[in-house]
Amino acid sequence: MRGLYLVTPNWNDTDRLLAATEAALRGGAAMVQYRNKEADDALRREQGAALLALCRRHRRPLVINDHMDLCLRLDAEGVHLGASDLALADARALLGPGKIVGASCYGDPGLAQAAQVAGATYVAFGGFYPSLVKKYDFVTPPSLLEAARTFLTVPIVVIGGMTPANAAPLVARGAGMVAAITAVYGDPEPEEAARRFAALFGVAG
Ligand SMILES: Cc1ncc(COP(=O)(O)OP(=O)(O)O)c(N)n1
Ligand SMILES: Cc1ncsc1CCOP(=O)(O)O
Ligand SMILES: [Mg+2]
Repeated sequence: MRGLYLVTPNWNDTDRLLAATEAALRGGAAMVQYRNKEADDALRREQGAALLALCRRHRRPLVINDHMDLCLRLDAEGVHLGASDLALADARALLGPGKIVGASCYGDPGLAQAAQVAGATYVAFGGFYPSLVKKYDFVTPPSLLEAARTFLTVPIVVIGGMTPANAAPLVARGAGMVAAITAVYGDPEPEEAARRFAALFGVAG
């Protein structure tokens, strides 16, 4: 688990979503999360299935945000869960040992420790920087990463306002993956945007 972790925007135009996601995969995105907070059930199923087919063609894992039911229905590679979602231990029990269970830990090392014990595949910290997508009361300080690395064995994902420039010091401090929405989907050339993130990890897209 290393590289750009692409998270999808709230786009209801599936063709547009697929085109930009495919461009970012060509640019070297390592993993994709389907996150559309505005879709209804039918659209979520349609977009989830289409993204899974796309990711399989590119041999990249697809993780579903929030919706365990959709993950099970599609047999996607895993789920990402936050504090108000399904409990991590329940998710691990439902999915079994082979699937990805990602955990939001905000700026809280205690949550990360508990997530690791509950069977999380990776822990995500953030938001680190101002985001156009999500507002947070608490800004995660980069110094948290050094502290977290002392007890974490699972990979660390960083999220929130990521750009290749501001993510670089977080990668230097131990982040294994950088999760981004706007810096890729908001760029007129998502392939090039993804390539700039991939370069942080020495990956050529
Ligand atoms: C990689 C990654 N990190 C954090 C989040 C945020 O999850 P959550 O706190 O559950 O908030 P929503 O994304 O559901 O609004 C994430 N999705 N992915
Ligand atoms: C889902 C989520 N969780 C914390 S920040 C964030 C949004 C990330 O989007 P962007 O990369 O555009 O800031
Ligand atoms: Mg959530």
